[in-house]
Formats: sequence, C-alpha cells, structure tokens
Amino acid sequence: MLNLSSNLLGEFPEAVLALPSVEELYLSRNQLALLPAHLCQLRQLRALWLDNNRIRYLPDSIVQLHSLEELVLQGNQIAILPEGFGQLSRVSLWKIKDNPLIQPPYEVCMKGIPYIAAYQQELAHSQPALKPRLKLVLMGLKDAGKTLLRKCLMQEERQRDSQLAAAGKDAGRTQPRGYSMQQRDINLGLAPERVGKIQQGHCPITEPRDAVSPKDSSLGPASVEQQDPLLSPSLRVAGKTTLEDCSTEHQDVCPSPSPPVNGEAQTGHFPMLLDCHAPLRPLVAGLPGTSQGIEVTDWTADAERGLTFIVYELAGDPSYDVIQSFFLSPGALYVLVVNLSAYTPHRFYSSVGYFLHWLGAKVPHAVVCMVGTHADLCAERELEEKCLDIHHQIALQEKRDAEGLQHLAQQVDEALGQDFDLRCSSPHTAFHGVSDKNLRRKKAQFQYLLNHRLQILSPVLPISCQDNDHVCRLREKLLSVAEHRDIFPNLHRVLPKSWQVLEELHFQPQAQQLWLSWWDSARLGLQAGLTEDRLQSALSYLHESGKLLYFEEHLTLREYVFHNLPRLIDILNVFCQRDATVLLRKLLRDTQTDELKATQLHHYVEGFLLYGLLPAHVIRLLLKPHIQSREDLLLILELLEKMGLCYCINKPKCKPLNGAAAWYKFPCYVKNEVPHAEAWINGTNLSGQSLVIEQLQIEYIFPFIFPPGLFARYSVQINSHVVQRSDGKYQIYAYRGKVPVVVSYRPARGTLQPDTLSIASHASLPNIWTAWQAITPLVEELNVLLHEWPGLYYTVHVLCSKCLKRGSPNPHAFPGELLSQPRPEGVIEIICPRNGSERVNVALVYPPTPTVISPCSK
Ligand SMILES: Nc1nc2c(ncn2[C@@H]2O[C@H](COP(=O)(O)OP(=O)(O)OP(=O)(O)O)[C@@H](O)[C@H]2O)c(=O)[nH]1
Repeated sequence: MLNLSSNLLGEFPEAVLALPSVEELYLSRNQLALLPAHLCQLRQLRALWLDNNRIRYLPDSIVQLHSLEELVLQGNQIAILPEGFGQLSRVSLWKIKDNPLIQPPYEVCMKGIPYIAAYQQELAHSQPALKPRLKLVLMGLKDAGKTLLRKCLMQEERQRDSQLAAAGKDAGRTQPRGYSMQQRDINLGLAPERVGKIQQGHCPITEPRDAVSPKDSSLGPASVEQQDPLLSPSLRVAGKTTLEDCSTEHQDVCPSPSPPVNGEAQTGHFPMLLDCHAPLRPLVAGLPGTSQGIEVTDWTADAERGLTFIVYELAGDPSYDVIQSFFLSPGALYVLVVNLSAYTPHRFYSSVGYFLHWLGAKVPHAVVCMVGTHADLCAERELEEKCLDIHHQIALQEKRDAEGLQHLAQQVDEALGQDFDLRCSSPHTAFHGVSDKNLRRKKAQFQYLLNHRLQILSPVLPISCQDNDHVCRLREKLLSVAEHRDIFPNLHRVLPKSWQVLEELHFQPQAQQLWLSWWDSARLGLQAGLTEDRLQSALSYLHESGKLLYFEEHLTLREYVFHNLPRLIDILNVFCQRDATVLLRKLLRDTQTDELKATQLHHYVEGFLLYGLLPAHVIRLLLKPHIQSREDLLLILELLEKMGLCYCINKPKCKPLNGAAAWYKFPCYVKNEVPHAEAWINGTNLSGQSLVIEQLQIEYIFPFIFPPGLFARYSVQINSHVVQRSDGKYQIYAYRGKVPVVVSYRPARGTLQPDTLSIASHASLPNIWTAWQAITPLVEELNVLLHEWPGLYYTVHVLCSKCLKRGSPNPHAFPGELLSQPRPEGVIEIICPRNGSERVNVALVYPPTPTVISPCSK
C-alpha cells in the first residue's frame, strides 16, 4: 500500500509503475493532470484513489485493471470515460462526482459501472443526435424588454414558417411538440403582413460567415476563438468568470468597452455600439411587448446548423417569484436583460446584481450573457457609460462575494488548525464548540461555492429591438455561445437511441395529459428499451435541455413528469397574475353567468387579491380549459400544494377532500405585515410570566440573497405540521399541538443586516424539550427547501435564550451546528459571551440532523 495523498505532485510518480505488486495506491489531493498510458502495469491494484487532482482524461488501459475494487475520481476535470468501462466489473467503491462529465453523461456516471457499461454498449449502435438543443432562459426586471427581445429574435423563424405555410409545406413539420411555434404565433397575435415586411431587412445570419465585415468580425462564429472577446477561452480560466479577470488589476485583457479618451468615447472595442442618429428600421416597432407571465417557446435558431433553443421567458414581476425558480436548471444559457434607458448606477443591484445572486444560488456555475435593450433611447456616450458601469459593478460584486467567501473559508481553516478542546474553552472563539467534522463540511461548502461561480460572459451587449441588424447580431452571438465547445460541451454529444425514442414517446400527439406520472413515464421508458433506473438519466437529460420538467431531487414532485409545459405554465400563471380584470375574464367566460353570480365572482376575486383566499369551485372555474372532471381538479390542487403555491385551510383530516367546500390560501398574496394574532403568543408579552418562559429561536441568516419566493413556499410546506395558524406577509403564528410556534422572515436592511428567517417557540424551562419537538419538523422542512439551492450561502444559529429573555435587540447567536448527533435532552449549559462568565445560562443547541447542507454536485 502506498499513500502519497495530500502532496503537491504535479506528475504521476513513474517509479510507482515499477512496483507491480502495489495493491492500494492513494494519490488524492495532489496536482496530477495526466496518468501514464501504461497504468495497467499495476495489475494487482485493488484500490486507486485519485480524487481532487486535475486529471482531464483517463488512459484507455485503465479498463484493464481487472482487480480494481475501489476507483475514486471525484473532483477532477474528466469529461469522457474510456470505452469498455464494463470491464471494471469488480469495482464496488466508485466516486466520480464533481467532474464535467459529458460522455457518458453525468446522470449515467453517477449511477455506477454497470450503467456506464450499458450506456457505452448502446452508444456503439447510436447515431449522433441530429438536433442539438439548448435551454435558453431570459430573465430580468419587469419591462426590461424580454418579451420583445424574444419575439424579435424569433422573427426569422416566423418569417420562414409563414413562407412555408404559404407554400403549403408546413404540414411537413413533424416534430412532436407540446408547444409548437404555430401555437405561439396565435398567442402573439402576429399579423402576417408584418412578418412579410421583415423579409426586406437583410440579416447577416443568412450571409456566408466569411462575408462578415471586419468591424463585425467579432460576431462571426467562424473566428470566435481568435476575435471574440466574449468567447475567448483565455477569459474563462478554470471555471473562473470572465469578470474576475476583468477586475481593475487586469484591465489589459478586459474586453470591456474602452473608457472615453479626451472626452470622446472610443467605439473600436464595442462591436455593437449604436449610431443613435441612424434612422431606425421599424421592423418590429409596434410588436406588443407585454408578456403573459412565464412563457416557453421552441426556436429553431439556425435551421442549417439544426440548432434549436427552447426559450423560457421568465416574468419580471416579483409576483411570479414563487414559481420561477422551478424553471432554472443547470446546463442552460441564461440571458439577463437590462433596460439601458432606465438603468442608472444606483439601480445596479435591483436590475442586475440581484438576478446574478438569485441565479448563482439556484444554478451555480451557470452561463450568463448580459444584454442591454432600449439602446435606441440612449445617446451614444450614455450607452457606453452604462454598459461600462454594469460591467464594473458586476466585477465588483463578484469580487466582493468571492473575497467574503474566501475570508470565511480562511476562518474555518484557522479553527480547524486549533484543537477541538481549545475551541470549546472560550465562548469568544470563532466556531465555539463546532465539531471538526462540521467544520470540514463547511470548508467543503465554501470550496464548492468558490469553484462554482457564475460564468458571466462579457461585455454587456447593447441592442435596440427596433434594429434588425442588432437583433441578427445578437442571434449570431447566442448561436456562437451555444456552439462554443468550451462553454456547452454537451450540445453535440452523441445520445443513445433509446433516449431519443423516449423523447418522441413523451411528445406523441396523444400525450395530451397535463403531466405523466413517473410510472407512466417508466412505461414509455420500457417501450423505448430503458429500464426504470436508466430512465432517470434520460429524464434528467430532457429536463436539462428544457424539453420537459422533471424534478429528480424533489421529494414529492419527482412523482411527476411535466411534458406538457404550455398547459402547466398556463395553470401556474393564473395564480401569479394578480390582475382582477384578467381573473374576472377567466371566470366570466361562460356567457350563461347571471348577474348575481357575476357579483359573487367579483367578490371572490377581491378576496383573492386581498387575502389570497379562493374556494375550490372558483379555482375550478379559473382553470376551466384544463379541468374535465372533479378528479382533475383534485389532482391539480394537490400539485399546487406540492409546488408550494397554496394550502387548504379546511381540509378534513381523515375524509377525502371535499372539493366544493374546501378553501385554499395562497400565502404569496398575504399583504398584512403581521398576522392577526393574539398577544399571548409572544412569551415576553405575558405579564409576570416572562421570567419563567424560555425562548427557543433558530435563526437562518442569508448574507447574499434570500431565495425569491421561499417564504411563501415554506408557509405552504409547514401547513401539515401546524394548526390554528395565522399568516402575515412575513410572519406565521401557529401551534404545534399545544405549543406555539412563530416563523418570521426579516428582509435585509442594507448590507449590515442581512435577510433572516427564524423559527421560534417557547416553554417553561422544565418543558423546553416540547418546544424543541415543536420546531424540529419546521426546521427539517426548511432544510428540505434549501436543498433546492445548491449555490446558496446561509448560516444557522441558535439564539441565546437568556439574551432573548432580556429582550436584547442583538441576541448572541451560537453556531447552529454544535452537535451533529441528537442529544436527547436537547439542552446544554453553555456560557453566552454577552451574559458574563457564570455558567448558569441555558443555551439550546440545535439537536437533530446536521445543519450544513452538503453542496449538490450538480
Ligand atoms: N424603444 C425600445 N423599446 C423597447 C425595446 N425593447 C422593448 N421595448 C419596449 O419596452 C416595453 C417593455 O418590453 P417587454 O418586452 O414587454 O418587457 P418584459 O421584460 O417582457 O416585461 P415583463 O414581461 O413585464 O417582465 C414594451 O413596450 C416594448 O415594446 C427597445 O429595444 N427599444
């Protein structure tokens, strides 16, 4: 056995190959990039640990190590596994996560050697995927210009479609789609004559690539690597964002627009800078911009290259926050849209910084492209200054965040350097009482967050949706980003035939249901030749490429496969629109409605917008086109509950739900700041009794961002655990049995006071364990929701009960991961540094499962 782990080996020590009897070789945590081709000389090898190196590929001969039982490759740069992995059939300990795997795909590799073998076997008989497809997500503030941008980008396809239609050829569009372009055209209300007009404009997209003028050459995909600063791989070193490299120290390589020289803006580096005086071609002027909430559309961006985008346009209105995060997934291209005309430097956070934090928390390492719209409304100089400002502020935010995380990682390192007993000796030490194990997890989490920053492509691309040339250039830009093999290496991978068949089966015309149950999907999988477990990988692939929604890691939603996105989105949008007219129109579409009924419906809508309350029969009316039977209604209501949109306030405990009598509460609609609750719920208000009441409060602190929509979803999630609840916009008062619980969200106030969410209860000291029991399931529910945010940084604390009892505005916060094992008593004595040194103070230590969320490898 040879253990060379945790050294600085940059090369594989060749001398080891001269030791053919080595059985266990440990080379973890070195800097190895290559393995020798003749590794197979080590025929006796049973354990090979190579985790946390820089290995990019494995030698083919590795599959000849027939005695291998342990193969640990986690934390490398491996994209492709050699053929014939099935030969390593004895491997029982297999670790591969945290590698940028393409072939076999990550989803397959994680399942183990037999799955890799089956995949490789099938692949040998497959054809390259004919249609590369990428999920493209448009996000940004309300009125940023997302809808118009989407419509303009897709103009060309529409134009093509209308030509095809005119020639009577569009019957040939056989692709089975749940949401066809044709369908969307109707929604957009595009007049054919307007489409016709566009034919007059000349789109560079149709020109031969080498015909792109030198001025625009950076936009031409043919010369992407050499000339396009946006795509230059030198700016995307080892998972770092371009912007890290563009911080002030690296101005020389920064692809940002040049600062003004002698008062004149230099436009040389700014390929898309506009001439404001040039006449605008009103090609899309007058196209309605306003979106209908979230929308999903297929866009064949380049028929010649066969590249299709599935465009998800998110809504800018925060009322959609509660559902938007379901549509953010790894592997997509994100376009953050900013209205440059409305942009000012002090609006940076609300229009850019916030979205980057949100995306980074949900999809770490996502690829983001910045687009500035309304360029036609800005003067040339103004445009340049704004783009530059956005660019610099992104760099600053990124630098600040990374430094903050590095600082925290350093603190953890220092604490790890200390002896555990020393850490426990004084309550003033950082991480007082935190176990080494928890500290190491924390360290791993920081490492993960630092290694998976967003990949923000720069510079900001200013465009006017009114100018066809700009739109064509942006289209080309998106295509070249999508096709860049360093950025989206997965796009052109070969996929097994069975995956393609599975996709076709899910979208066959008769599959009109709103969703498929996992079992329905498994049956289709069997038809396609996929066994149940191999189905998961195929569904994950379809999810990531935007074709359907399948929440593999969600406890309850993983029972569904949402293949019919337009219908699903139609349903979800209804509950986020917050527009009385739209709601009434839906309710009154039945012409038979008499006046009395109409007044009643009016009343329900008012109640909904004020208190978030709706009876089931009105929900049924709102969703009429999607509901054929009572069973449909019940299934949809169940889904809405599982997604965290609403809960039933009067669900009978044992009997089946009676749809007609049931009322539903949508917490995202609650407006009153505090719940209408009696004063007695707060122990400190109990005159004379507060001295005997112990406060128990767990606090979650979110230094960067509080996940949008989380509080509303959490409100729904805890409903099955509580009774007699009373909801406020940011607070919930309720009971767990007879024990009161309070959940409070406190939005950030400046940088010094981050967002916090606390879960509290109280009881007399001898009964404090009942308070623990009351809040534990609520804490667990929150942890489950937070698992959906692998890039989110937050800390968990237990507030000092003594400080709370004194009513201190700033109670001492103990680290929330003091114990990783449950302590039956749940209460330990510990000294609070704010309360002198006597050991009388009782602090309550979070007892159950460990609270540090281990980072999700995806
Ligand atoms: N002059 C000009 N107007 C634009 C441009 N892009 C969008 N608009 C207009 O700006 C308004 C808002 O655009 P939308 O596309 O609806 O914005 P959005 O981001 O989809 O907004 P939400 O759907 O509410 O999130 C519309 O009136 C558009 O016509 C542009 O480049 N130039």
